[in-house]
Amino acid sequence: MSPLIEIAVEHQLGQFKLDANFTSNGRLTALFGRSGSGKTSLVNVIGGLIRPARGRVLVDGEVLVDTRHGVFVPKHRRRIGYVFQEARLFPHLTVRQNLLFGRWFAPREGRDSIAFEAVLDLLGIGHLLERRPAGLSGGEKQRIAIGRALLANPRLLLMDEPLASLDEARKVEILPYIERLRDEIGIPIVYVSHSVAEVARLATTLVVVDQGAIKACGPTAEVMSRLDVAGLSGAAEAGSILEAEIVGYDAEYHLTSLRTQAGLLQVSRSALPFGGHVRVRILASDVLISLTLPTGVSALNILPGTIAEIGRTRGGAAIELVIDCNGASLLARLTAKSVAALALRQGSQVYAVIKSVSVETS
Ligand SMILES: Nc1ncnc2c1ncn2[C@@H]1O[C@H](COP(=O)(O)OP(=O)(O)OP(=O)(O)O)[C@@H](O)[C@H]1O
Repeated sequence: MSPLIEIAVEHQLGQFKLDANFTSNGRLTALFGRSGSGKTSLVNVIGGLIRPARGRVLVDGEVLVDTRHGVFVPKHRRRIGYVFQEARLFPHLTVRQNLLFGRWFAPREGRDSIAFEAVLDLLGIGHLLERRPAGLSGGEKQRIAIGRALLANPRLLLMDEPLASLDEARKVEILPYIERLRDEIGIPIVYVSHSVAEVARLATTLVVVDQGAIKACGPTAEVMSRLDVAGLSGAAEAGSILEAEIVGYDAEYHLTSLRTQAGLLQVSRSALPFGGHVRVRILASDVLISLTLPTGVSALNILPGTIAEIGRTRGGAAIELVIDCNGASLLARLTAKSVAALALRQGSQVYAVIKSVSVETS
């Protein structure tokens, strides 16, 4: 079976060279990278706003671009929906009219494939239909923009930094809707972001873009715990993610137990459904290392593991390490002095002491 998205393109934009090659079968493929790395240019190649000098673009097996054979499907025939940083709604139209504007442009053959009511329900926007954009919050406007894009019946949804113009509270409000979109609608999403937290929570496949090229591509947990990728995300944000199942709840201390491949974890959170699945994020700076099983420490989570890889210092005193905990990778950041004092090397048996675990999604 051909991948959902297949891209191999070369293109020059002024001084900048895009030379990108990746495939993805993810429900939500995140394009992640620093400002100016080429994420928007890639989105524009997929959407048909940039005609690459060389290469191929396939979505769901259909060739959209093949420069060798002179194929270039124009953007209005690609059935690709766009959601931008700003909602770009028509101010003089009501929410209903804005949404129906999307439907108006849906190709005839697929006109009924997403019901209007289903979109309202998915995005929680049914009560806003008669309002005008000026009176809506930033998060509500973005949900309408997503609804409008869905009603045009796209085969792929491109979302370019859709949360970037929202404050923290509005971001938190809209994230569950994007998760539902990812999990329930069956339309693959390509999602541009330079926020590690967003990518950790939403992405099923992570594509790391660096200076116009693809530095890494694969399942999010795997890519995030690579040392070369951790270097790109900045010291404060580097970390790993683990898939977890909720297996218990300690009512006395309001702690939830999570089973992960790396071992059992306890998190201070109560409103999680028993048996449900969540994703947890562990920052590298929240992991300490001990050579012996620590006793008398306040941290609740201690996992045995083996040092798989030791990074290099990045100009400062800190070093990142990958610990293999029963096949799952955990990133830790230590001072170079601690690495030397504990004589850590590849293969050292250690205990990872985790100070804090954040639950990213439910
Ligand atoms: N039409 C153009 N002509 C010249 N240079 C361009 C053109 N379009 C983009 N670039 C350059 O290509 C590089 C990549 O830009 P792009 O917008 O794709 O990056 P990005 O990763 O999306 O960045 P950001 O996160 O800041 O939006 C930048 O250096 C940009 O200045």
